[in-house]
Amino acid sequence: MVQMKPMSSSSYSHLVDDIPSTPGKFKMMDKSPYSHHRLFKWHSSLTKLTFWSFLFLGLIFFFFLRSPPPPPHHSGADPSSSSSYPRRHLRNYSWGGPTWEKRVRSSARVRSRNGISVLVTGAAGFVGTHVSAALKRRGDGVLGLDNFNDYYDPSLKRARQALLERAGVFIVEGDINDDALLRKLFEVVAFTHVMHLAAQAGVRYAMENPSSYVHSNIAGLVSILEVCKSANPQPAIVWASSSSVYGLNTKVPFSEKDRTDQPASLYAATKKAGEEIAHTYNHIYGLSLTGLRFFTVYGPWGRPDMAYFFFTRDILRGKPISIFEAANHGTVARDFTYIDDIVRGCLSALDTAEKSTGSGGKKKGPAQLRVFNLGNTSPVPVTELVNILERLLKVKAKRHIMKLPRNGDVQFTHANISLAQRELGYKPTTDLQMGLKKFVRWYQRFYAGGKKSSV
Ligand SMILES: O=C(O)[C@H]1O[C@H](OP(=O)(O)OP(=O)(O)OC[C@H]2O[C@@H](n3ccc(=O)[nH]c3=O)[C@H](O)[C@@H]2O)[C@H](O)[C@@H](O)[C@H]1O
Repeated sequence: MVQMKPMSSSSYSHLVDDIPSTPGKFKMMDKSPYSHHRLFKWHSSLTKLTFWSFLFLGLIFFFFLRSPPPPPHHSGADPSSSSSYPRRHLRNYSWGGPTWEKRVRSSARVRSRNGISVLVTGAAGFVGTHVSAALKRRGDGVLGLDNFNDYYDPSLKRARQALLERAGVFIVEGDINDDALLRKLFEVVAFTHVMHLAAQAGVRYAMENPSSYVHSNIAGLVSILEVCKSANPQPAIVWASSSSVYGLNTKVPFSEKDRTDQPASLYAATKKAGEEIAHTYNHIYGLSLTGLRFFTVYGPWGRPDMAYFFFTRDILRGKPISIFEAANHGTVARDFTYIDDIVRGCLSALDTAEKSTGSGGKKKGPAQLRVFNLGNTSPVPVTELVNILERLLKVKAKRHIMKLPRNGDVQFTHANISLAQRELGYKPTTDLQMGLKKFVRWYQRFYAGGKKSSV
């Protein structure tokens, strides 16, 4: 399949300029279009045109039938051949009715003293599942919301859903862009907090399906904030931003005060836009908003589109893996952060969130607006990640070193977490070696043992 590259207006004008002003032999010289000779020429040209059009259409049809179907989901295939990634299904969801409302209420019911009632969007996602389970464990009310899209293997999302169901968390199937559904949820439950984790993730996939980033990370965020601002009482909102907002920033470690105006991917740009949108809703409506900049989160029940996950799969299958390196053999590194540390950061952000100050869409006073780095503070080269996986899996990787593609990746990330340490008591405790050990143990059990495992 050939992907048409979008053209800038300057490249369009270049093409227009290239069309000759006198189109050669097709130029009409004859002043009388009704002459016999002219009519005959016109007729024979029309026949030729029809013939070539049919041939052309036939060829397109032939190649269409021959082209292989796209893979069922995106799971970390070679990014250079990524034009075959599928477009996501847009589905209709059914919701509502007395039984449904009863489930919603029961799942969101607070069962501990001073507990909170949280709507978790993206609850069948990696971070969403862990956060929902942790909240439920301590007696908070939790209602999940997820659209179960097929960006990556939906059966993994279903397995996470089953896990949460056993823990007493109901996940409503629906889209964050469905305003009527969101309004209904707030009608049924007076949520004190929203943990907004639903998003289109992945930095490289943004080149393949840009609109899904706008749909989920911008329109979806606005739709969540709209319902929150109108709710009475307004909930406090904690949401997932990303380390990718630092983009081409070279000052390390990345601090919340550093510039974030040079995103390297559309994903990063949509997360940065989210931070600005958060500012607006805080300013106008008094919504309490906390953005968390996650640094390459990994661990059990993780995302198959992330490198540590598909490296594990491919090493075990004896397939080559592509390891990126920067110019002049420069090291590519990430501040890999273990899921349990991230969950502690999320819960602490919820617990320290102040109340929103508005009601029914009207601001009553200034409200809290925060942004925190949640990283590990110790970047590890991707080559070292592979060394650790080789030792844990007891299999040598077939390494294929390649130049860092210019499709959204940055060379390194490194979090300064002193603000989160001070305000949230955030202190990561799991290093990459230990975290990958836990991931590999889960992976082997999950994929060998009938997809049952615990968080
Ligand atoms: O912190 C974030 O906010 C983001 O973190 C994550 O992005 P990244 O840090 O790019 O993770 P990931 O793709 O696992 O690549 C890891 C490393 O492997 C390298 N990499 C990758 C692929 C490959 O084939 N080869 C390779 O060397 C690659 O160059 C990189 O150095 C989330 O996916 C994203 O949704 C967002 O949350």
